[in-house]
Amino acid sequence: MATIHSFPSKEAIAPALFSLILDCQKVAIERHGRFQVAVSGGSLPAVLALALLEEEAVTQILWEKWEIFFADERAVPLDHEDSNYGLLKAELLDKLPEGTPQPNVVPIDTEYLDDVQELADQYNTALINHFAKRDSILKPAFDLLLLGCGPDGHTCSLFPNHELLREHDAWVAAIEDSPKPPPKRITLTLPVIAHASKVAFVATGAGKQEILKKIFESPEDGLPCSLVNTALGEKVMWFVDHPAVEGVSYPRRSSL
Ligand SMILES: O=C1O[C@H](COP(=O)(O)O)[C@@H](O)[C@H](O)[C@H]1O
Repeated sequence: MATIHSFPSKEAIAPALFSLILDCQKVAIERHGRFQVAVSGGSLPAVLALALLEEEAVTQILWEKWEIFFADERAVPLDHEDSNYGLLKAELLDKLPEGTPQPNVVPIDTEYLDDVQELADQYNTALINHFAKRDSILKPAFDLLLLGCGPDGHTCSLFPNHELLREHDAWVAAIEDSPKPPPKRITLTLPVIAHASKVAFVATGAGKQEILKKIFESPEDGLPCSLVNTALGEKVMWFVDHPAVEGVSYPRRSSL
């Protein structure tokens, strides 16, 4: 069963999220010498920055061992205001103190922006190069997925009732009709998400309250976030602030 960890504010979420990240980093590096993470866009990078730009974090995070992928990405140039890469760069990567070893960040190949299927295929190839070729595995196993949850219950670019929820084969899929703009995107698929070692969702603000009620109280409706909870059970941790879960009938913890 997924767990909800609720804190008074975004700022109060940060130390708990940092602690989880540190644990996952340790396990991953001991296991295979690197830390392979995928991150969402939206409101997630700002909270991630609160967790990872603290002085304590800067000394304990082994950035040179990190490989950062995108859980979903919009088919736009990397410096476009809609780019999830651009957002992570602005919120976090550009703010790392001078001299910090750089993580290996894997953005989309913008040469293929005009053909979103090719863009997804190229990102798939990037995953093959970073996971399958090195570990001889059949599916990428991220050490940690850091995901957001949209007000409609979408996560990555997997939207409610969309046919991509039934994608069984591709690791990375193209979407050309995203209900949230921009319409053209790529996304990790449910089988890859379900293969991760750990998933951390971050959802904050009263605007997420209604959808969190649906996700946790009516999992049978199959909202994308509920599907992740169901597929991964206790490997899924939700980091939320109190306003986001007020009135949600589900056990909560106030620490890790
Ligand atoms: O479009 C997207 O939205 C979701 C949710 O964003 P949020 O601002 O409500 O947190 C995000 O997780 C995803 O990466 C992004 O492409």
